[in-house]
Amino acid sequence: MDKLLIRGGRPLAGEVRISGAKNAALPELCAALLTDEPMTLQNIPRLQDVATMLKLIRNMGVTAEFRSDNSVLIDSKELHFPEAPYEMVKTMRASVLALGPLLARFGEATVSLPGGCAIGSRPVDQHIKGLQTMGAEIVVEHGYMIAKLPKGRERLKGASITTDMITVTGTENFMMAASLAEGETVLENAAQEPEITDLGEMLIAMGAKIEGHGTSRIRIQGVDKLHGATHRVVSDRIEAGTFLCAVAATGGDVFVRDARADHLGAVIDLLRAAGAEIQAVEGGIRVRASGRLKAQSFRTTEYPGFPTDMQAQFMALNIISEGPAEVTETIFENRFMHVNEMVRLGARIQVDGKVAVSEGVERLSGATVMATDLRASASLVIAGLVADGETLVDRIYHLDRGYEQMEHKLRQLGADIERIK
Ligand SMILES: CC(=O)N[C@H]1[C@@H](OP(=O)(O)OP(=O)(O)OC[C@H]2O[C@@H](n3ccc(=O)[nH]c3=O)[C@H](O)[C@@H]2O)O[C@H](CO)[C@@H](O)[C@@H]1O
Ligand SMILES: C=C(OP(=O)(O)O)C(=O)O
Repeated sequence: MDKLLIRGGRPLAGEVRISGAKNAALPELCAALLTDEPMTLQNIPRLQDVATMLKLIRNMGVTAEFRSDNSVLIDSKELHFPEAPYEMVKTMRASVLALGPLLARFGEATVSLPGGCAIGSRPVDQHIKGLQTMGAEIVVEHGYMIAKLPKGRERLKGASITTDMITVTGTENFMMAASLAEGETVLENAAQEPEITDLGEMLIAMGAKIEGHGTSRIRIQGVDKLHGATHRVVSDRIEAGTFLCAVAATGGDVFVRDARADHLGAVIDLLRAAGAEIQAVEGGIRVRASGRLKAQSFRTTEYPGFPTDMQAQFMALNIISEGPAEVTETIFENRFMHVNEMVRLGARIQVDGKVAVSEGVERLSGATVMATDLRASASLVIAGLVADGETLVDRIYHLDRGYEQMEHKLRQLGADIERIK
């Protein structure tokens, strides 16, 4: 199992380029299944999750060519197996995104239930309920969601869907399904993340009729057929935010190319309040920091609030900043797995339910720590970059799910970090 060995204490300087967003690329690879014409997706990050998604759609009979320029050419004309087997779904929850497109185009889909993961139980009841409202018959048997259209029906039907909570992949499944449904679909309480907007733009380029993506109310007029198109995946705001926090923690001066300040409002506000200098400049964000920053309290909420996917990385900054901070995680019930590992590095943190209270310390001391999930891994890398001595981050297969060449990018900025096989 690969590990990362970090010798902390170096400030970061120079330039780093942000990759395409994992959380846009995954739904968009699924959206390509909505047409029998060739699709080109550009700026696809080389991540383990993308490899898993490509394996999943190839297994359905789709041709997908990953080119050296990070574009993927997809041809799903010959798709003959509209299924997502457990073996592939178990390592990546986002496989549930195959459900909406398969059902909409083929009138049937069999997708394994994803199950929970380290950060929470993560049910998909809203996905099922919403698609049922659109006329699908869905049974859950032997761990699979088996979905089809009733006899005599050829298409899903437009519907008004209001989910019990805001769900990102749920909203994406409904947008994709509704694009090929008969009539109008209105999604209330829709997620507003930039990845939703990006998916909406891709679907529109394919001929879908969508309004309001990026707001809490999305209207979709179904069309008979979608066509091939080329779409560039939006840059990854969570990867960008991770580098901003890393620089704020280590000190230094970095130009984060392709980072979108307009997608990082809540994170940037908090970094500025902590004392980091953040400038939106042409083509990216410049971040500068020196000395000890001030710890910041925050709560995670849906976009445009502070993202749960940045909670662990900001906590890594808090634990070495001055003063106390209270972090409230409102999206997932078990997303503090990094806390105990940070404590092993010398952090002072106490967790009580949804709230983690830290008191900043002046130094962390390197140790072996275990990554438990994707963003926890990133937070431990940040902590390792500031800790005295050597930090060994174990189980970085979690990190590889969602960060493209993180250690290369950090090394380019002057970090002392290496992958140990
Ligand atoms: C591939 C992808 O884009 N993943 C992101 C997506 O995950 P994902 O789309 O899985 O997260 P959701 O927005 O659906 O989850 C929000 C909350 O709703 C609950 N819920 C959701 C659906 C459902 O049917 N029933 C239910 O109870 C979840 O357990 C969670 O507590 O949004 C999360 C919240 O911003 C991010 O952390 C993930 O990185
Ligand atoms: C939780 C995440 O991803 P996923 O929904 O794919 O597990 C994440 O990107 O932080």
